Amino acid sequence: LPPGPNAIPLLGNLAPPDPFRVLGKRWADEYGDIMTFRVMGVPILVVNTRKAAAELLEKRTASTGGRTHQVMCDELCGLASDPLRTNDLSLHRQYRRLFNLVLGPRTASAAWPLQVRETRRAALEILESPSQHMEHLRRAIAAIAFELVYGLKIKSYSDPMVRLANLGIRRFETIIKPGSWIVDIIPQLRHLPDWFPGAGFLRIGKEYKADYFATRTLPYEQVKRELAEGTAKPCLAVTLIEEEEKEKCGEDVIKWVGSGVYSGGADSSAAALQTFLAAMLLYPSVQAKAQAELDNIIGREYPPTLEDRERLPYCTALVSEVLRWQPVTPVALPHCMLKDEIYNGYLLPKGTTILANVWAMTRDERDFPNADEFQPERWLAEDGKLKEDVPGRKISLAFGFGRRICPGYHLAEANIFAGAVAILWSAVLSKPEGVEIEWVEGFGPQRPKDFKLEVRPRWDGAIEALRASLGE
Ligand code: HEM
Repeated sequence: LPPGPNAIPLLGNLAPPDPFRVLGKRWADEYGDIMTFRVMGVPILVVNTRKAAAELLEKRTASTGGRTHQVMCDELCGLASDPLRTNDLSLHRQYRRLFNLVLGPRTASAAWPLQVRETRRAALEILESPSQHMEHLRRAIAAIAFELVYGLKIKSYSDPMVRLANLGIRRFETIIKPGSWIVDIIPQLRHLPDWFPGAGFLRIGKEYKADYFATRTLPYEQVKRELAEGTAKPCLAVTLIEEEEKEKCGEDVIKWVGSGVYSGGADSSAAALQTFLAAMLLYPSVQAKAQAELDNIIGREYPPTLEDRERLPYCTALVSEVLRWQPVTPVALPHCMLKDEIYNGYLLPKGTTILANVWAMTRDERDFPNADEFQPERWLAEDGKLKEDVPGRKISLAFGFGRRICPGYHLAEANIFAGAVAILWSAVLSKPEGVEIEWVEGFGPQRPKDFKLEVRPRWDGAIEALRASLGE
């Protein structure tokens, strides 16, 4: 394995590096393409550069496209068959086919009207009660996901189905963290009886497993009931159920794909929109340029739609920059070597966990000069059109690599674009004196900590125009 920063050769670091944003870049500068660090003595391969990611994670995806098996998460909490976790290659292929069927380049646009409606509503809510801007964005993303997948209209973020799904996401961050569960280090402990002193992880696993089951089953069963009664609305679950009838892929597969849209896409999309707000506060001149583009191209009568994206290169570049500047998942999701590979003279053994250092890739000055700065211009040519050759232009580095690349990236980019332009079109955002933007570090999505913002309508009548566009 390649060298790395192992202070104590045998035990190594006790936990993943935290804060990663400082260390991740330093590591890439010091060790180059690939390196190793250790958690509880277990080696983890870190892929630091885009070149190494292209070679290892993209070209050799058959060897590097696994997920590291974790007893707590996969066995005790029952997530081994989750699209994000599975190592069953034929099951994974089925998931990817179904995701592509409903959220691929030709189908994801069916969600645009819903995405536009809910993000406009969020813009309105932010204008009306700016102190809850984080919750408004999360509500919008939850409403999009639940209506898109199950045809369910979510009115509030405290809806019981949303709460259960959110609980699952919070718990996932804890059960996936390497080195946190003794049973991941000594797998035989899973055979202990659950009353055994110190075996609390067994009881936790049982409870989490039941809740995960309910999260993917309850809304699915509701759609099935509605289908039987003839009242089901068009939604991804209905399309997937029809596909199931043809292809016989099994109901469980459909349930996992359905729940994967929220579990994979909710926190991440909301985090990216929160990052967008933070960027607008920190870079008022970018905000003004985007608003000038909206005034020139769209005008003030109707807010923009997702069909307008092609006519709005500056706003499109702004979305690419949001994903690059503060990638939501700075180490993507850990991959696992499924076969031995030789790379640059090193033997990378089967079973090794791989972290893609997306953070360092997005900070690589060779690709992104002044990388710490939020500059949508880096995505634009002199004539104001989008450049095609900036790394991550087609698919952002923030969406990961190889056969594990995020299957929801069309939906995600549309969420961010729709949210960004609805807010920019209607509101002027500013940073109150003394407010600092700080970032949540850790194993979940990277996002700004809650912050205060000031907001006012861009012109008299902006609120009414937004309302009218919602038919209210
Ligand atoms: C800004 C929003 C999003 C970001 C930054 C993001 C990022 C990622 C990343 C980095 C991965 C792991 C890729 C890898 O292992 O190399 C991933 C996987 C995944 N994402 Fe997303 N994602 C977002 C939104 C979504 C949405 C909207 C969905 C809805 C379908 C989704 C569903 C998934 C699923 C199911 C996986 C697991 C894929 C697999 O293991 O094969 N994500 N995402």
